[in-house]
Amino acid sequence: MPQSTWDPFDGLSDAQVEQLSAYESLLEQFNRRVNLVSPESAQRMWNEHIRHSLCLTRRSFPAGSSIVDWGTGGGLPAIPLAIAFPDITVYAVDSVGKKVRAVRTFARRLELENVFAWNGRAEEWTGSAHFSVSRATAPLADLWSWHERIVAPIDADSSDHWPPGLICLKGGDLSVEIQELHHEADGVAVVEEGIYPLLKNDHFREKKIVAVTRPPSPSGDQ
Ligand SMILES: C[S@@+](CC[C@H](N)C(=O)[O-])C[C@H]1O[C@@H](n2cnc3c(N)ncnc32)[C@H](O)[C@@H]1O
Repeated sequence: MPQSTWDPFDGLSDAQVEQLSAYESLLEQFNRRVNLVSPESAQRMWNEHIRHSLCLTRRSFPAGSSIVDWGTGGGLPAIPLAIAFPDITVYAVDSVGKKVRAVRTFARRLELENVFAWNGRAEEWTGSAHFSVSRATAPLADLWSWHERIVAPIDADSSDHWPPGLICLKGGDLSVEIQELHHEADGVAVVEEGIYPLLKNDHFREKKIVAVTRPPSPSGDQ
């Protein structure tokens, strides 16, 4: 297998890797009772779920900012991101109560004070956040409409940071989804980055990071 040029674990401290390892154990343990990830992929939890979620650390979120994870399931990517970025606030939203209860338990056991899990439909969440993230939950047009309803403005002008918007993990051919997004949300910009060229791991051949933003209008109106 060719060498990877980047690995999301490289930038983490030993304590953060230990926390992720404790999260992996909890996910495995709870997955026997609650369907948090598919049983087949549970064997490969570290690579397919945790490393994949950590691909969203390709860039950072500004200290003090907040992100909402739509359809968090067992806390993916919410919990890995909360561990990687202890100075942001992470809201984890899911419509299935037992998954949200599991995420609350994970946050408590991992002593993560920056994770808040909420049970209900994304369309009804009453909070707000600077960024949205998501993995394997809904088409881009839905995710974007959820994001625009709750977004709080932020200045994030450093190229080290994600541009304010929706940053999600997707797989396969996205052309129809992107077309539908443009149809629903005129003027948004979509940037796709393949994960395989970064990680050189076969599991990620079809996987992408997709960033959706709304560039400021030339007149300065939002
Ligand atoms: C395929 S799972 C992915 C879970 C997690 N993001 C992951 O990558 O493992 C999709 C999750 O989205 C949740 N979901 C789907 N539609 C939703 C909605 N409208 N509001 C809240 N949660 C939703 C489901 O309950 C489910 O837990």
